[in-house]
Amino acid sequence: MGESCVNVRCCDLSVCVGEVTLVENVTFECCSGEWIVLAGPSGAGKTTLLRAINGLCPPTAGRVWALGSWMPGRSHREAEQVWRSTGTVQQELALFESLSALDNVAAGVRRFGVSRSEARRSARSWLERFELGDKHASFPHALSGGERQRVALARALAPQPQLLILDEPTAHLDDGSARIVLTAIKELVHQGATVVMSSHRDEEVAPLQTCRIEMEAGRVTRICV
Ligand SMILES: Nc1ncnc2c1ncn2[C@@H]1O[C@H](COP(=O)(O)OP(=O)(O)OP(=O)(O)O)[C@@H](O)[C@H]1O
Repeated sequence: MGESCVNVRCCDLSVCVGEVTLVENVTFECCSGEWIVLAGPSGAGKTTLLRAINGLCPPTAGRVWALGSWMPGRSHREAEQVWRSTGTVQQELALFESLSALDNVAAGVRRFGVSRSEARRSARSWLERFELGDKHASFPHALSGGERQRVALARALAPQPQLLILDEPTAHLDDGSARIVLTAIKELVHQGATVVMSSHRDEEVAPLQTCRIEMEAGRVTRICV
């Protein structure tokens, strides 16, 4: 694969907090159009690895490349460039509590330099797609866990980013909603997006992933392509 299509690369990446090693010597890379699934038991280091790729958790050793720049060493401008081209869903979902569902999703689209009216139009159509057509005006505190997760996913996917970093994106969803979300992610992968996500939904995700990275106690134990 040519260097230019590599969107994420981890080289001997380790993350420690004090004396505790959360992720140890992880090496892999993924290109445009690839869907990487991180699997492993609770505490294996999946969230930490996703946060390191996202630039939220600095490497203690080794380095991580995302969308054209390395960590450590990323300039403020490069960090902004990565942020602008990455859609993220964290386990905490982190919605804007003072914005409606529609405005949460529109805010995600606006980040990519789209006009306000176009962002709201796009947000409306993603909420419909995720079966939240009747929740446009609802605020996060009035949404169920599964609804909040679908709003967070709509916010991440709507701008059709080059890179998606998703931590347990279907954790709160029933099977039907999970299918809808996974189909939407699949379409973005077919359009050339790179997806790195953690998931415990092995059965549904296995036919979609291009690579599965199994982790245990902070280390990669197996890579299945
Ligand atoms: N800030 C921190 N300080 C110390 N230890 C931490 C910190 N954050 C996470 N850990 C520990 O690091 C390990 C990896 O955590 P991480 O959240 O990356 O695992 P995970 O595979 O995502 O788990 P889960 O599937 O439950 O989300 C766990 O043992 C966790 O307790």
